Amino acid sequence: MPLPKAELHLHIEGSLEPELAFALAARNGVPLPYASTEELRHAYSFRDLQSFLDLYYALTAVLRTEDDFHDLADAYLRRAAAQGVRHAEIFFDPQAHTSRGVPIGTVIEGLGRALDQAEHRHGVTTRLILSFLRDQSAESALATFESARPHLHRVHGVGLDSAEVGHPPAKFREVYRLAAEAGLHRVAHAGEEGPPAYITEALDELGVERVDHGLRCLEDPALVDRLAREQVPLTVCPLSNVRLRCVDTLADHPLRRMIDAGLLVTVNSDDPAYFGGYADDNFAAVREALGLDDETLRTLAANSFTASFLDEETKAARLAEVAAYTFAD
Ligand code: HPA
Ligand SMILES: [Zn+2]
Repeated sequence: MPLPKAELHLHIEGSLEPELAFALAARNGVPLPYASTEELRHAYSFRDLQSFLDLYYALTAVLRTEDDFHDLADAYLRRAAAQGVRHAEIFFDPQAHTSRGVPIGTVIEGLGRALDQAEHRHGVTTRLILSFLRDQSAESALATFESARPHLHRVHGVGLDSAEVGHPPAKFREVYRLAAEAGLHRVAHAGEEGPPAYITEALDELGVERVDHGLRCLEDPALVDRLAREQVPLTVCPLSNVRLRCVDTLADHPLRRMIDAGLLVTVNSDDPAYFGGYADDNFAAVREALGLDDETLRTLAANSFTASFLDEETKAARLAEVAAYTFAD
């Protein structure tokens, strides 16, 4: 049995495996510019975040109906459960779908139906985080939020993703203010490709409770001190960082330095269908590449529940499971 963990940084569209992409393309009569799943997998070689996002958005074309979104989320939850994930906080990008004419209700209700069944079917509790595309306008984010209002009972938080450089967090101050007013949690991608100043801005201007990625905080010792002091969770995604060339190799990954600096780091998969692994694959990869011992892995798993938006009672129960876990030799 894998180490129990929470996954806090997962884009549901990034869990679209080539086999499901082809099945949905056939179901919906959507042409794909690839002859086979092997040919599609060959396209998974990225120079940077943008080259990945181009393919990620192109493949969303196969997602059209409520059932498609349901099937996508159910497939992710099944795989996650097999990797020890007991709780998943799942990003979705409504603008990637509404821009293609798919109503936001189709997206949220389809995902929501899979999430409703997740605890019973897969033993995984869930939260849904609506993410704004930062390379689109502040007005588009506001319109997206307004159109989501009838479905907000299914949404626990808001996030910010897509191309980071040139799109500082402060651009989204107003929509984050409205989200806070609606009682939603707030997180944002910052410091993946963007500068450490974006991390500070996300904290101070958007009021985020967690920072997604946050790697580049290491360039600013005063910021590291602050993140450590305030125990701001950072949702680190090791395999993603290598595939998107934020770090050269896994052996160069700063995860251990981040732990040693007293940061509340968690390990996550980001876009597992594209980056070569789900949650436990990321744990195994850093254990191997960085020589992490069992107690460090246990700390990372405990951090994932501590940093989650679970209620305190469930959080305590999951932390007890982590503490009682016996590692196989
Ligand atoms: O890793 C990512 N970074 C930014 N935006 C994203 N959207 C999906 N994955 C990512
Ligand atoms: Zn991400």
